[in-house]
Amino acid sequence: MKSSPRIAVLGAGAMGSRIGAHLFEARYAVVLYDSWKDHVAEIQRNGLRIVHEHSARTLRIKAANRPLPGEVYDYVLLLTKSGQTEEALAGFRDIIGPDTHVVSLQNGIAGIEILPRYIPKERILVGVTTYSSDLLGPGAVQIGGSGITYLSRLSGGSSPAVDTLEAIFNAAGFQTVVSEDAMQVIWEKLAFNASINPVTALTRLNAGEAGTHPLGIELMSSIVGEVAAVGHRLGINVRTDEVMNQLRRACEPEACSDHLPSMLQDVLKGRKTEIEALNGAVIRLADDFGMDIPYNRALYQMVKMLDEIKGLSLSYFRFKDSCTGETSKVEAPSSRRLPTE
Ligand SMILES: NC(=O)C1=CN([C@@H]2O[C@H](COP(=O)(O)OP(=O)(O)OC[C@H]3O[C@@H](n4cnc5c(N)ncnc54)[C@H](OP(=O)(O)O)[C@@H]3O)[C@@H](O)[C@H]2O)C=CC1
Ligand SMILES: CC(C)(CO)C(=O)C(=O)O
Repeated sequence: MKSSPRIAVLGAGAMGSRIGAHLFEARYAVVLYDSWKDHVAEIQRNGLRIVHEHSARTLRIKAANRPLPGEVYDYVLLLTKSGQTEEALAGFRDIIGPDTHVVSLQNGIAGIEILPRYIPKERILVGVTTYSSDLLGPGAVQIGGSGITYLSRLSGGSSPAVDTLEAIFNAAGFQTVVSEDAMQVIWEKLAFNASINPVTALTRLNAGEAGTHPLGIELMSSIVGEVAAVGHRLGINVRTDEVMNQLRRACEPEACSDHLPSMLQDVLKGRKTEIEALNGAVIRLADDFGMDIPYNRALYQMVKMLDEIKGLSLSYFRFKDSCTGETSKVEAPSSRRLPTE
């Protein structure tokens, strides 16, 4: 193990486990912190299982569900869902020391609003990544292929801490570049996720299926256009062509076309989605500007209903017999299930 820098992943679900695993394999000292007890217990007992294409490997990586006594880190990579940010920072405040950089790689714009309330701005780094990962169950993730990660200071551009992390990520196999314009990168990823995430969550299509269907592309292009228009009102140069190119690339087989975007994974598991941090956040800004963004609003309304009325789970749909009150299970087609089911 390299003695430094010390890295903690806070929120080691699908994406946090993937990033932690690659850093660990590149021989960085990394600890996975997560509040999900069964997941942490499985990693502690049997290791973290990484499934990639037709092979799997198991990594003996350190994991804990509460701060390890006396341990603070150079980097805390924040990878909880956006809505879990405050609770995670509060529960794990002991791992953040006076020199720690907290790095949000979360989707959406909630993180950049919340973090400055807890961490001095100069120690906040932001990033976005188009790498993907699917959580198979406690202690197991399935990882996708290629992608790109952008990093920068919250105020944009590099610093020694950003440059070091860029080098670490590249050494760990994540193609990573420093971005001069943090807001552009965050908003372009916001436009990306505000389109592919709800569209797949609502249609139950995977990234490749939705992102290559002509109607899927048409719909996503309308959503991206609306998000870009709101960004432009804020003075952020959101490039719609660039976002559409990124979407096309992410939906190609070599990137991971069979990935279930994180919002689809949440809906299938009956978990709260990040719709508020994505389309919800854009709608609130559009309302302030008196702008109408109907595609985003319609998707927001539909996903919000799913958020509030649970009932679907991963492998089966439930129907409640209104006569008997009994609930019957209807198996979902096997193509709609995650591989370990
Ligand atoms: N999955 C993907 O392919 C990608 C995801 N992203 C983004 O990365 C972020 C993480 O996504 P993803 O990995 O899919 O999400 P997951 O839900 O798989 O992982 C989040 C993890 O954080 C844990 N957690 C929740 N609250 C706390 C807390 N208070 N303290 C510590 N851990 C906590 C969760 O536990 P529990 O289950 O108990 O809530 C869960 O294990 C999101 O912003 C997402 O949009 C970005 C690119 C790709
Ligand atoms: C679709 C993807 C992987 C984009 O890279 C993503 O950000 C998500 O699943 O939320």
